[in-house]
Amino acid sequence: MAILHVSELTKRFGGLTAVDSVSMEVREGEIIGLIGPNGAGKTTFVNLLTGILPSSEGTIQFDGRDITRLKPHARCREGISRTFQIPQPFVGMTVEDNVATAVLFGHEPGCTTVGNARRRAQNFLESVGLGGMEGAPVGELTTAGLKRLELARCLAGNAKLMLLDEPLSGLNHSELKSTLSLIQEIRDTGKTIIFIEHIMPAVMSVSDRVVVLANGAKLAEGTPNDIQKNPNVQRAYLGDVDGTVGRYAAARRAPA
Ligand SMILES: Nc1ncnc2c1ncn2[C@@H]1O[C@H](COP(=O)(O)OP(=O)(O)OP(=O)(O)O)[C@@H](O)[C@H]1O
Repeated sequence: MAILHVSELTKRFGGLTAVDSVSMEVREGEIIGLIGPNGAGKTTFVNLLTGILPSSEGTIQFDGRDITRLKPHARCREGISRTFQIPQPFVGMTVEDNVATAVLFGHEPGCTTVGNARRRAQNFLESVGLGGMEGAPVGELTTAGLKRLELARCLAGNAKLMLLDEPLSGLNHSELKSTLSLIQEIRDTGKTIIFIEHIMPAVMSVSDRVVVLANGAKLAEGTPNDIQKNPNVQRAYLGDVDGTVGRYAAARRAPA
């Protein structure tokens, strides 16, 4: 069953169309890899889904409801949460209180007091591998720790759909492997995940389907295997082998 149905979603910034009539469906429990060259419109697309940016055109249906005009906090309460490419913790707070805040805001069932929100936060921290760090100030976390904290806060919002913006950037090889396993474990608990990432082997290894954006528009959609063989996708990233370059690459080519 589709939990997310996006129809002809468009975002214009003045004369620039950052997201250009993108339509897609996401089924419950899927991991969707959202890829595309720099500037393709991936983050803008996620910002439209969360409501941080209003769309210029198009509709978004989530869990059977039209949420196109809902504010970000209302979409969060509906079960859409996200992580940020550059982690955005509350810097003056402990690791546990960062997550407890999300527990309270997300109306986790049975968590109406600070005390039980903290206890629930401990469970989320445990589940992302940050058990034992509850009392630490967030400033003590490494990059990998901050990325895991983002995941814990995302989970704590009572999320059904998690939008992960480059959760692997800045991680070393072993951190990357363990974070990928964690993302799969999270999906196995019933969450639906849209996952923006530039590290291709990682996206291809965990995604059920991959959606490719280029110049704001949807260029391709399919299984990881199909996408890797798709000549239009290869051209969008690399240009043509005869020396001419793809539309995207041409636009980005440095002037002579
Ligand atoms: N607030 C904004 N105002 C004007 N232009 C914007 C704004 N946000 C994004 N853009 C432009 O929209 C286009 C898409 O940007 P976006 O950040 O969504 O791409 P992306 O695919 O996420 O790129 P990256 O992989 O580099 O993060 C870019 O040309 C960008 O400069």
